[in-house]
Amino acid sequence: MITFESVTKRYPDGTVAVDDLDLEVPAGKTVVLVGPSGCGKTTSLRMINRLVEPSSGRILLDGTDIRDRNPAQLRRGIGYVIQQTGLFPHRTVEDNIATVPVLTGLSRKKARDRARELLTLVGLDATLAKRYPHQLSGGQQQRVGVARALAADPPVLLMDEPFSAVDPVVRASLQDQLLSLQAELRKTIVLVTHDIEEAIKVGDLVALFRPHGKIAQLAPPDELLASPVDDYVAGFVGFDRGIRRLSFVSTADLPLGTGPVLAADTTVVKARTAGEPWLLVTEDGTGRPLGWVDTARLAALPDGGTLGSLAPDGIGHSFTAGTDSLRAALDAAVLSPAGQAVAVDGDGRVLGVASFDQLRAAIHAASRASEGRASAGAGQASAGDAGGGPRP
Ligand SMILES: Nc1ncnc2c1ncn2[C@@H]1O[C@H](COP(=O)(O)OP(=O)(O)OP(=O)(O)O)[C@@H](O)[C@H]1O
Repeated sequence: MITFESVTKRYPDGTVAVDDLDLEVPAGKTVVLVGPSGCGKTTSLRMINRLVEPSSGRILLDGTDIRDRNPAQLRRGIGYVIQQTGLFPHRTVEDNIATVPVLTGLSRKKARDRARELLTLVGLDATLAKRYPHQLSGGQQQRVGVARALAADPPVLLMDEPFSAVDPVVRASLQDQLLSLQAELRKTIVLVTHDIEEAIKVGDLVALFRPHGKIAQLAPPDELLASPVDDYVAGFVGFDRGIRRLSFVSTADLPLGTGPVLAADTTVVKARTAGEPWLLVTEDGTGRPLGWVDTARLAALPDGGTLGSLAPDGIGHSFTAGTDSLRAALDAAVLSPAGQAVAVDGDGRVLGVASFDQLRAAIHAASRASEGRASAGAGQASAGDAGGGPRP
């Protein structure tokens, strides 16, 4: 755990970059520092590995004041990833990654073996090991930067705008990579970004800074979206936060109807009795969705015909109940010709459908639950709340 206790940083020219900061970064969690340019994010981060020294207050790492630690030794337990990667241009990828393990006494051979393992861990092909940094794309260089920071297996990782130098597609994939790495490694991560979407995606907790180094709100992402403490936070979090926070709400308890779900071998005469405006036709045997049929089309068909003889309308997309979020379910309903979201299980078999009314009820229930959580916590985040939500 990293603890800031009343930490202030005043630079020699009088600039107060961080003002009386109290912050707890729970062990094994990702805390994102986000805010406008110049609000003190980088200064706060660099005080953790003593690249910047506080003017007052103290920072504890697992209960020990970091001033009592030798800076070089402290930094060996703290991986550091920066936007410009900081890779050594004249060293190969594997030697870049192996730098710290060699410094700490590992043989060059073992350190290179470890470097290759780490390349795979960060999603790169081990054949890149012999290349030089300039022979890699920007996204690949960033991944090497992460691999290098992980090389000595530090419990703490500091990341300063680690993904901002790459295009949005690469950036999204680096963020996904970080999430899966973190699910496996459970490092204590402090990540700085100016991008609120990135903060919401990768943070267990988000610390949103005001200008001049004060935290406006510290909360799990869904709470930040649902209950911003003031207009500054609401403005920074941005438009459509109501929809965006549905990414954090599970569909596990969403009620599903099965009335309109009929197999392709259902006869037309039976289908007419369903009393539904739209029918979801499923594949015989597999139970997978084939598409929606407007019931009005049944009038023109012989009684003995089957639903499978009709070319159905597409379903847009389905959602996996319990795995996908309420946002995905809502999107599925919006795209469906029937205005109903098709829920499937992990094998793609239809479990039922959710109407707009059912979705609206679930959204209201989620809002009430989150208001309850926010008022119980009075805006204070707890480590136990953080992380592990549904797939957006
Ligand atoms: N060495 C320095 N000397 C004087 N002022 C500094 C120094 N480093 C940073 N500052 C100032 O401290 C304030 C906070 O800077 P910091 O880099 O921590 O902000 P930031 O939130 O990370 O900004 P950005 O998103 O633009 O990187 C700014 O006003 C900056 O100009």
